[in-house]
Amino acid sequence: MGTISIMPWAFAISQGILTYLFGLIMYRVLLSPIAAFPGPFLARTTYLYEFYYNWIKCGQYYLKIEEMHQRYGPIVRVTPTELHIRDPLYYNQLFVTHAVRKSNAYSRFTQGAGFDDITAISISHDIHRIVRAPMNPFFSRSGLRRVEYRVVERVRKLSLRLESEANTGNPVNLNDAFASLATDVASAIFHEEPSNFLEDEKYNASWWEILRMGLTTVPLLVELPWIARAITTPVIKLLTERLTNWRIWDDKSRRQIQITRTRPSATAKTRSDRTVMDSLVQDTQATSILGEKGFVRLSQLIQQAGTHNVSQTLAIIVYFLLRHEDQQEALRRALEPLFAGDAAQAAPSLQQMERVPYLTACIKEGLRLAAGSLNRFPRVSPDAELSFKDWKIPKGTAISMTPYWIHMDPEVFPDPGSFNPSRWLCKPAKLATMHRHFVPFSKGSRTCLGKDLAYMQMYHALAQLFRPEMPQMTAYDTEERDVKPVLGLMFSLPELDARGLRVMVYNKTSLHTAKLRMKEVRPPKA
Ligand code: HEM
Repeated sequence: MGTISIMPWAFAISQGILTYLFGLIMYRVLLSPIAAFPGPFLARTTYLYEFYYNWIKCGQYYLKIEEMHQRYGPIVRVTPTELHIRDPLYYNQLFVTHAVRKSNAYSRFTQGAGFDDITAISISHDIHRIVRAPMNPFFSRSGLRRVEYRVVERVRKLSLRLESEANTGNPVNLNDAFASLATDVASAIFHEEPSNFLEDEKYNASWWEILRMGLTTVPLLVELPWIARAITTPVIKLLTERLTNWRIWDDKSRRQIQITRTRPSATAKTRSDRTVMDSLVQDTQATSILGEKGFVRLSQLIQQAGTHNVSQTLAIIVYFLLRHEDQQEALRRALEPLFAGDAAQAAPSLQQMERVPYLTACIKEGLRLAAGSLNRFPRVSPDAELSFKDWKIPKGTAISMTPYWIHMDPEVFPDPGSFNPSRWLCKPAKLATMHRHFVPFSKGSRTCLGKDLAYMQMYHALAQLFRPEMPQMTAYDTEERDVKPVLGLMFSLPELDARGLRVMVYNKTSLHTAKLRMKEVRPPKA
């Protein structure tokens, strides 16, 4: 009897769901403001298409999108609400500054990931501008010069640790070491009591693993229906609160806010140990928008944004330099004058290092290979319609582009998958073209806040690791697949079973013998 009485209800509910789905599909195909744009039926009608490639197949939607472009042309509808453009020359028209037009972020990209409310600092152009303004001077080149010593101290700590590893026979995971460096640097500009990840025996290996695995769940959270998200979000919140490193960072930020608040604002501006929190907390507009809770989460976001990219880029550069002795030697020779005579033990300044063309070339080549995000970056123009070729794109539409394909253009970067720093030592006209196709930090009003800090860390780290007196390294049981990103998630990652760049450190005298003995080192792939 019970079954019979439920039947009409079940029938009515399923009819209702089917009618809703039919209506939704019809709307997306025929009535949506972007209905006329080309793309596969599934991509135009459901987000599950992206979900399949990004979650089930783990970060592979960027490859599918490329296939779509081969079939449908340079503009493709990749989800019901998003267009993707494949035309490097359009990059500067999409990623623009405040002076050109407003650019909102696209909330779908991080919804459910725990940073929804402060996606890319803020979804809204106007709020983003207010919150970013007090931080800009701190992260500018001149602002960073005042805190360069904090970067130098941390890089020195790393190089001393590596020196102490010489001839011990213990491999060091440089991905983990660089991630620890980047976190300590970020903490040193946020906290007067900064973190000391570089002292951890294993460079916090398990912590980085947790974060990497966390990245793979983002597509699931983004796609989950709201009921499922309502269940998982508190669980994730609970987990992150239990994650010690996460909590320690948040506690440090909270303490720093209290310290900064009780300090007279006049002294805050001139202190030598000034932190980013001083800039934020003293700003009344930013304070009224974010408040203490928002500042803590923002500092967490900035730390996460900085750590992964710096570590991955440095690891790629070092990996290829260790694989190509000629390039490694070229770098060492280029660095020699910086460390000659009295300067042997000193750290050169950023300006001195920027004048070493081969060092700059190595960094750019690493950024091109490692930081050309495989995932797309979206922008939403809230007020103005945009044009692309003959197309008119309605205001409010999410439009994305993928840096990876711009960095991999063989017309601009011949043999684009290879690490070739010398390609950057070319004639000015060619260099200008390459720079137009070089977008590791994105552009416009939402360009990377930490770009100059990232360069500062990379210059100092590479100069120290390849200075003449530094013990030398050899790659240990590491292949290209251990370091090279192939998964286009929120950040790009190598395969999930990649082990990172492991190195052995040797004093110069024992290096030659060690190289002969290093049977376990696999040859580079052709
Ligand atoms: C090699 C290193 C780095 C690379 C390749 C990189 C890349 C990027 C890119 C491409 C974006 C823009 C995303 C978009 O267009 O939506 C971005 C944003 C951002 N990055 Fe970086 N980044 C690096 C290092 C850092 C560091 C060291 C920090 C700070 C400690 C940092 C903080 C940020 C922040 C806060 C944003 C959001 C900016 C905004 O929305 O206004 N990044 N980064």
